[in-house]
Amino acid sequence: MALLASTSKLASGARPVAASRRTAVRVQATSRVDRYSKNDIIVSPSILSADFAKLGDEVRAIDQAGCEWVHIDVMDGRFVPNITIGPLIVEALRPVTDKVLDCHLMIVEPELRVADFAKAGADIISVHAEQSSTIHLHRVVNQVRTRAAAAARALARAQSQSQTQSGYRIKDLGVKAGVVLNPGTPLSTIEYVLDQVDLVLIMSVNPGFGGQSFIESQVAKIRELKKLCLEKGVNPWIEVDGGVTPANAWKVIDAGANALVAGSAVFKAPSYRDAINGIKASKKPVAAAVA
Ligand SMILES: O=C(CO)[C@H](O)[C@H](O)COP(=O)(O)O
Ligand SMILES: [Co+2]
Repeated sequence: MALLASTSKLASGARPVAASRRTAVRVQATSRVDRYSKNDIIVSPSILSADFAKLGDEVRAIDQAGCEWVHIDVMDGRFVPNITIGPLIVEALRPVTDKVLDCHLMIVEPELRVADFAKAGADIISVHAEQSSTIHLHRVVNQVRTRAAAAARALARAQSQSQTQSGYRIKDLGVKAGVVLNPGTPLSTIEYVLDQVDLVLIMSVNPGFGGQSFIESQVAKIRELKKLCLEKGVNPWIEVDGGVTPANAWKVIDAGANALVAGSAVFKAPSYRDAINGIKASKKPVAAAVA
């Protein structure tokens, strides 16, 4: 870990984007995502349920409460009915946390935005598989992977030329590519990109809003996905998003998921730490003894 962006400008009220442009940022040898083992359970709180009036504080709070990733729901009012976050917010949050910024793009034509999110500091960029989002799924997935490869080459060049000093900026090193399936979209849609992605995100609600109820039928889809990955000899992260709580997380963990998004279950809980730990430790309830 070489250089670290100053966050003091944030506290003094200066614009964080401008501040981070002037300052060298952390240059990493590997992706932030690679710090984590796929044998562990990752919790990625969705900031959609955070208090947007104090977003930086909310992200610091979940970071300190022990989350591994920060889930950022990007909605354009076209692919889904809601409009939320763009790359400027991702860029503003980048100096606030060193945790993985897990960007879920619920937008039309994500291919036009991948570069912006990568530049803003996203660690994972996940795009929807449905054709109402992108016509060229394979192409956009590879667009994300190409950025990662280009950034790795740039880092190698920078290191050989001792350019990792102030002013040299590599933010998109090791961007991981994810693909997302809506509850009604079959697994077969991603069969031919499964060997190209680092992460598959199974939606357990219809996308667009936080606080919805978990759709039980998606547990079987996660189990089927895990089986397909084993058959194909690939091992992407299996992430689940929507209605996940400490009470039901065990179902998706048991089915093979290792990254769990939780919005309302974390941000509406009295203790973020207890909610995150509760999701990780979620267990099937023991059946009550019959007298
Ligand atoms: O992508 C999403 C909605 O489209 C959100 O990530 C998801 O809904 C998380 O919120 P909650 O845990 O409250 O369901
Ligand atoms: Co999401």
